[in-house]
Parts: sequence; structure tokens; C-alpha cells
Amino acid sequence: MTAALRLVDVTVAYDRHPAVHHVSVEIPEGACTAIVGPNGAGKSTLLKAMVGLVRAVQGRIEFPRRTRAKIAYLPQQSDVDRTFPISVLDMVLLGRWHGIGAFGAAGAADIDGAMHAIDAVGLRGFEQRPLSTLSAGQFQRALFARMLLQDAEIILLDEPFNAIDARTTADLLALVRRWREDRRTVVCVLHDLDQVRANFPHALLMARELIAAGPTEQALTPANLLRARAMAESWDDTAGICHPSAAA
Ligand SMILES: Nc1ncnc2c1ncn2[C@@H]1O[C@H](COP(=O)(O)OP(=O)(O)OP(=O)(O)O)[C@@H](O)[C@H]1O
Repeated sequence: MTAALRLVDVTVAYDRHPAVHHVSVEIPEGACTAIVGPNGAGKSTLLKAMVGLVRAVQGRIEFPRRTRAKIAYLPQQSDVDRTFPISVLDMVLLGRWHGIGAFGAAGAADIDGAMHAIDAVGLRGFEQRPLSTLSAGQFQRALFARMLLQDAEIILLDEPFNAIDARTTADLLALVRRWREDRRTVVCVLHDLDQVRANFPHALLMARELIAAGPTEQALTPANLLRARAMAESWDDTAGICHPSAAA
């Protein structure tokens, strides 16, 4: 297995309280990996560390095949400002931000690409609609269109189907399958274990520490899931970071 991402002894803390503790794991390249675990298990924090939004206080995150991979990141809906005064088309065009730049204008190819992406997520006809007028499902479709345009090698999704209707979920899962066929690396935080088993061949089970990682059926055994739950019940939110080397 080639690793797209390698986490080496990664600890991430908020106010010195670890949310992710000593995690070492490899994310396989060109595959779909789900991150699962109880509430507060550090799943979102782990994803944010991968994209560089939070800093590891210990350990490191490596991209073995390149110095800096092209990453697309979809935060939880609750972290996204939906009142931003911008049309669907302009928001999708932000996926080409790196090519267009802060003061550049989108060219015909960019607009064509954006229209294709909008079409692919089932939002044809919504191009000029202000984002604020979209339903939660339509908004999530628009965010997926932006990621399609971004054309990233590594795609990180944080609970993308939370509070999204079944039809939209099915359509967006089809896009995830397309990324999988394209051999892109997808890492997705999910709560629905049936959805994980049906769509994600690899899984990573978190309970602030890594409980298990590997092929989904081997990682998400009843014993591992029970262990994760038991750890969640005994968390001490005031615990500090342990420094194994200092303790030795
Ligand atoms: N910005 C922050 N400041 C302080 N503490 C935070 C912050 N973000 C997360 N935490 C804490 O870090 C821990 C892990 O949170 P995180 O959101 O990563 O977990 P999660 O597994 O994604 O949870 P959920 O399934 O509920 O979304 C929790 O105790 C949370 O309260």
C-alpha cells in the first residue's frame, strides 16, 4: 500500500488538553477511508490537522509522494458561513482560486468547468442563485461542485451527509464513488456505520487515540467499537498531554 498521508505520533491539543493523542497511521493513496468514532473522539480535529487548520503539538504529518499535495477540504456545515453574499456560480469558481488568484478574472474555461460541475451535482439552473437562498442539501451540492472544480488529489470531508436528505446523500455518494474510480484519496468523517461499510473500504476508528485502522470489516469489529465507546465514557477533558519521552 502506498500512503497518501502519513501521521507519525500526532497529538493535537486545545488549551493543552489533547483532542487527538499520539496517533500514528497511514492513509492509503487512491482509496476511500472513513474516520469513525464516538462524539468528541477527535475525528474533526484529525481532519483539520491533515489540512493544516490546526497544528500538531507533537508528531508530524507527511505527504510521502509529494512535498505538498493538492487538498480539498469540506468542513462540517455548521462551520460554513451560508450568508456570504455570493452566487452559486461564483462560489463554485472559488474552486479555481489557485489558478485565478485574488485579482484575476475567471476565463471561459473556468466558467465552463464550473457549469459542468454545477450540472454534475444536479444544480443546473441555480447558477445565479444567491447561496443564502439554498436549502441545506442544495448548499452541500454546491460545495461538492466547488470540490469537483478544485480537482484535488486528496479530498477531506467532515460529516458531509449530516442533516442531508436521502436523495442528496445518494447523489453525493455517487460522486464519492467517482472520485474512488479516479483513484483519488478520499478521507471522510462519518457516523453512519452502514454507509461506511457500503462505501468505504478502509476505516480508521478514533477515540482520541487510534483504536484501529485497516480494511473496514477488520477495523470496525464489535470488540473495537465497544472499546472506543468505553474509552469515550471514561474521558477526562481536563487531562494534559502525556510526553512519553519525558516520562521515561
Ligand atoms: N476549537 C476548539 N476549542 C476547544 N476545544 C475544542 C475545539 N474543537 C474541538 N474541541 C474539543 O476537542 C475534542 C474533540 O473534538 P472533535 O470535534 O475533533 O471531535 P469529533 O470526533 O469530530 O466529534 P463529533 O462527532 O461530536 O463531531 C472535544 O472534546 C471538543 O470539545
